Amino acid sequence: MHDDRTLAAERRGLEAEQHVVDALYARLDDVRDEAGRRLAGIRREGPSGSPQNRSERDAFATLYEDRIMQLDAVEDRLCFGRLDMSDGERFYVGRIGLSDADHAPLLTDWRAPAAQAFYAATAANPGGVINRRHLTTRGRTVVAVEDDVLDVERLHEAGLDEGLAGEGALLAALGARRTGRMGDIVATIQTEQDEVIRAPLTGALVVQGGPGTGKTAVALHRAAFLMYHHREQLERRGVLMIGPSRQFLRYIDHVLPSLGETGAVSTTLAGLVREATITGVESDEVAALKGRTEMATVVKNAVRERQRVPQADQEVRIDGRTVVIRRSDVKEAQSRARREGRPHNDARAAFAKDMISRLTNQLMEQLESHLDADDRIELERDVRDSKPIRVMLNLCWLPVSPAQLLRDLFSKPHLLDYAARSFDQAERDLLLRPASAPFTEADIPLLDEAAELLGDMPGDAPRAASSEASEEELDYARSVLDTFGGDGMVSAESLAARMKGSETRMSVAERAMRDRTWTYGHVVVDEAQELSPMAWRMLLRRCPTRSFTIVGDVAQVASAAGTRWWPETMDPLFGDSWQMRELTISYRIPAAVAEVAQAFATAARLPVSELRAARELDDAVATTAVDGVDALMSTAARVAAQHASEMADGEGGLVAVIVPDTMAASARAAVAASAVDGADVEVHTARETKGLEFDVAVVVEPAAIAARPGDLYVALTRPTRRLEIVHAEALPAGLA
Ligand SMILES: Nc1ncnc2c1ncn2[C@@H]1O[C@H](COP(=O)(O)OP(=O)(O)OP(=O)(O)O)[C@@H](O)[C@H]1O
Repeated sequence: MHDDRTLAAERRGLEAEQHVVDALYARLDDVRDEAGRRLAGIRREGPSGSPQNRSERDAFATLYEDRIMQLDAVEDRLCFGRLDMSDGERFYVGRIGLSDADHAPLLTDWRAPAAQAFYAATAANPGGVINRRHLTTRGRTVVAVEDDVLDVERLHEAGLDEGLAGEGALLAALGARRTGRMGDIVATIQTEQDEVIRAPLTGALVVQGGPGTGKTAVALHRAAFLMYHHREQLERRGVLMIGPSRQFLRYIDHVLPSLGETGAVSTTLAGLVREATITGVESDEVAALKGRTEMATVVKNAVRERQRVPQADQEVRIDGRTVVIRRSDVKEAQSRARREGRPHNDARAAFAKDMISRLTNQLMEQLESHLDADDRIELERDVRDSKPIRVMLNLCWLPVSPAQLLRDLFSKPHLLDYAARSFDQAERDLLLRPASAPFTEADIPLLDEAAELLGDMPGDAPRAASSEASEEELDYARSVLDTFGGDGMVSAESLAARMKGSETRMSVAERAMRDRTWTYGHVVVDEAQELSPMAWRMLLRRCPTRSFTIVGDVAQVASAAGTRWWPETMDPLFGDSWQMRELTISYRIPAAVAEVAQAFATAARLPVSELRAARELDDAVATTAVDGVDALMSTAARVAAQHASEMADGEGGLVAVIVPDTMAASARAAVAASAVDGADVEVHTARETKGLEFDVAVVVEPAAIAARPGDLYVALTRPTRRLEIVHAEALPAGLA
């Protein structure tokens, strides 16, 4: 109950916070203006001066541009918390750290050790905090404050108990309408999540949790946390974030910038493989087979098959003389070339050189003994230019692209018999497909494995030069900083990296994406239960230090080659250096939805985790049975349109119709037919909704989606407010 006095006190509290927030934004503006002025100054100087001067200026310009981008990205909800400590200290927590012109701290970065208490303190374990205050801002205006008192007596003693407020920052955040883009949770990170976010960088951390427990959110916040605490290391090597689909990446793409980080590479597995256009689909059986680790040997054998020895010695005429391409010479030259350990396409040059030398020797032996070095060079050139010899050398060591290697492997039975000899005939028959067949998801790790063994094709663009600055370059960058001053915005490492040639002036993200052999400082994998053992090999290659954050839910697995039990996948990859944490509270789904989803998952024997919902909502689940398939889509579309139009009249929100794969087209038609102006309804197959969320999810014909139980579990757990089930067939066990 509020009386007038407490209302007035609350208003004063709000006003006081508004002053603080105004000062913070003023400082943000100053810092941004200063960076803008410096950038303008550099640009005014134009492209004059020595190449070295220009290079320095370019490097500074990019760094100021990055800094301005970072400052722009933290504008929304710059400050969201305040901590009152028992020693009388008070500080504000926000997206980035800010200090005043005299370096006195104004705002503490949420990732700094001092801010941890904001997330970790509890009444039982206050850690020196007497009150934690959440600030809600809209634009630059403070619209609400909410106090979380951890030590009432101390608070009273300190005279801070006037104007306390409490609305439930978490519940307010959870109740917000969905926009189709993920928001950050930096203001309301919960203790079990905070422990994951701040776990050490080394080794692999697996985070298992049911739907909506914040795995994606936590993974992104952890990436931002690690980049802040291990800036030097991770700025140079970058952080790789792997998501399940482009749509998912769009959904999360502004979370990291809003947390003050712009340096991560977000992509899908397919995005890591240059040549892959994935349009094909294949059966679960084939996908499972292609995901097996033994496929690495199959690809290796296929590459080895390109190093052939002719059936018999071959004679070739050069300028009226005969040389013999001997099987024994070919074998020896191949062994030597292989011993160098270079990829197939690169090693071809060593093989060819060796063979040309052997054939030149044969010519020398046939000619007079007084021939000198110059004559030898000429003879060598004759051998190299001989067309029949070139053809023979190519046949013995054929350069090949990863895509061509796989096309041949899967379309030529004799090749499969040779390369996949450890598989049985039925398995090899499964792998066989026409040479013109498009690539599939399961081909991606195989293409990458092939690229690793083959290397670049002759004539490929050279790789990006090493990004690591040498000590000398670092020293130079430090001296440049000493002379010109970097205002703390620029580190010597990043300046040195940027001053290396034009190629390396690109951001780490750009350089990493251009270079297939780039190794990252840390890799974050979302929906990690979907990855096959071959896909894991692909990621491990990209992070030899094996520093991984792996988030997923084995109960949601859809891929036949995915993980159903973490130790089975992780032990072979990480040995003792992985650990698992569990998240157990769902911040997305209301309690009634969680109950329905868990009942289904248990009946379908999915390996579900413990799951409690953070919120109870009335009327969160509704089921509509219809007569016959014809009525199915029209009913689903009508139910969806009704919700969409109600929401369009209110605060807005997202409605999705989630259907079995075979019904996507008819669902789109039905939704278009019953569309209401200004009220959008999305149509997705269950698989497409992985990782996404909507205010209302209309799940159509669960029995058909449940052909893959993990898919239905995903579909049922997408809504933040209401689950509508529309069905003609009998409901699957657990839902009935
Ligand atoms: N501490 C929190 N405060 C506010 N919102 C949160 C918190 N944790 C999670 N959420 C919200 O809960 C929703 C679900 O989070 P997220 O998508 O990260 O879950 P998930 O575990 O990855 O789910 P799924 O397994 O279904 O992909 C998101 O809207 C997220 O912003």
